[in-house]
Parts: sequence; structure tokens; C-alpha cells
Amino acid sequence: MPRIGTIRPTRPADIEISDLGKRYGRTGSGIFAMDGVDLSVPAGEFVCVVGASGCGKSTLLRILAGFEPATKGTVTVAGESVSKPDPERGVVFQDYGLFPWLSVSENIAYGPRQARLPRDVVRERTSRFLEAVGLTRFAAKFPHELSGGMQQRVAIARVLANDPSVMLMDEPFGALDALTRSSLQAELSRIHRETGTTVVFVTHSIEEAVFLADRVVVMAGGASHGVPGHIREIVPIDLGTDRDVTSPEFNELKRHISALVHQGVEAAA
Ligand SMILES: Nc1ncnc2c1ncn2[C@@H]1O[C@H](COP(=O)(O)OP(=O)(O)OP(=O)(O)O)[C@@H](O)[C@H]1O
Repeated sequence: MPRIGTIRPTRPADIEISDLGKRYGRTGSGIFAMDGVDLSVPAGEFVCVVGASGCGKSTLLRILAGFEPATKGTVTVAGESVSKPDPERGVVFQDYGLFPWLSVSENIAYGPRQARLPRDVVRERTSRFLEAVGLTRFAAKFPHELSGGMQQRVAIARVLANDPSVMLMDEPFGALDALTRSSLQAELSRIHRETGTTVVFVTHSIEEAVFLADRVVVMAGGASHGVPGHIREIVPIDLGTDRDVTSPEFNELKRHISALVHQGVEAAA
């Protein structure tokens, strides 16, 4: 992967989530899919959210993104209440979400162009983030000409080109093969160190969470278990930057988090 040192730090934002709850469907019917979620994410932190299927991870992320309203509680990013999507909060999903009719560089330039930034700024940002994800040679290609891993790199570059203060990622590497996945994890970790952007990253992979996160938020419950989704525990990951997935400390954290996830399922069953 090409070395890059040109990523400028963003102005990361802090996130405050207080007594957050979400109930789908009509008021008064059904239980909360998620309830009583309190979480403070300081600016620049990388937080991973794990938990069994249906515990509300994606719901939490969609509310943070402003894609859907909370039923109760508050969410603020950099002190501002979240009520709608904003390029300041970049979102990356599993299914890349690229514009198929635009080339790689046009996909990356899309956000800065929409923001009506001057042409030279758009050009500079596009080439900077193409380089950041190692795709400079593929600038003129179209998404269908790229592998899944490359498409996800474009999706990440496209979000970064908006200079977001927060990145929200929902299983972004879930559809990739193991080798591509681990190389993108290392790349994302480096990009995070260089940009300093606040990241909230949802994953089913406990290993991925322990590799990437400063803290892992373990959620439990969920509507299908008859208990609203909630935070079971927040686990700090004090493993420094160069993480060895084979080290005893790494594996001990994996074991601990895995036990919490399974306890969550059993307690809710
Ligand atoms: N649009 C919706 N309408 C009704 N119920 C929904 C909707 N979206 C999610 N739910 C329900 O809310 C609960 C939490 O869903 P959510 O997708 O947030 O969980 P998750 O932890 O991300 O699950 P997974 O790991 O399977 O993606 C689930 O019971 C789900 O069925």
C-alpha cells in the first residue's frame, strides 16, 4: 500500500448520547428496539459497537447519522443536536453505495463539488484521498471495474473528501474476503491516526473490534428477545497502535468481549 503523509487532521467532533430510545411502528405498540443508551465519545476516539443480531447497533448508527429520529433521548455531535444527515457525519455501509455512472475520481469529488468548493480544492482533495486509499492508478475506472475491496476504498475516500468530523461505519468490511478485510482494517486504522476523525464502527467481528477500537461498546437484548437493546458494558482496549492479533492480551480481550456478547444473548433469551 502506498505510503501517504498528506492527510490533514480533521476537526473531530465529540458525540453525546443520552437516554436514547427507539420504538418502531405506532406509538404505544411494541417494545423499544433500543432504550436507555448513554454514551460519550470524545473527539478523535475510535469506538466499535458489537452485539448479537437485533440488539440495535444499526438503529443507533442510523440515529447518529440523522437518517431516522429517536423516539426518546438526545444525540449531539459537537454540541449540535442531530436531526438530519450532514456531510460532517460521513457514513460508510457494507454495500459501498457508489454512483455507478461516475468514475472513481468523480465519486470522490462528488461531495466537495456539491459543497461548491473551488475547483482547485476539489482537485486537491480528490487526488489526496485517491492516494490515501491507494487508488490513484484507478482514478478513471468505474465502480463495476473494481473489486469489492477497491470499491470500499472508494467509499471511504469519498466520505473523507467531505472532511467529516465524524465517520459512521456499519459493517463496512462485512462483504470482503478475510485478506482484503484485514488489509482494509490496517488502512483504516492508519487513516484514523492521520485524520484524527471520531469513528463509530459497527461490526459482528469481535477480532475486528479489538483490532480497531479505543473502546468496544457491547450491546445486548433487542426487540426479538423481549428486552430493549441496551449497552451491556464498555470495554477499553489499551493495546497501543501496532496490535498483534496473536498476542495473549489481544486474545484475552477477545475472550472477554465474546463472553459479554453471549451473556447478552442468554440473559435476553
Ligand atoms: N425499520 C424498521 N422497522 C421495524 N423494526 C425495525 C426496523 N429496523 C430495525 N427494526 C428492529 O429493531 C431491532 C434492532 O434492529 P437493528 O438493525 O438496529 O439491529 P442490529 O443490532 O444492527 O442487528 P444486525 O446485527 O442483525 O444487523 C430489531 O428487532 C429489528 O427487527
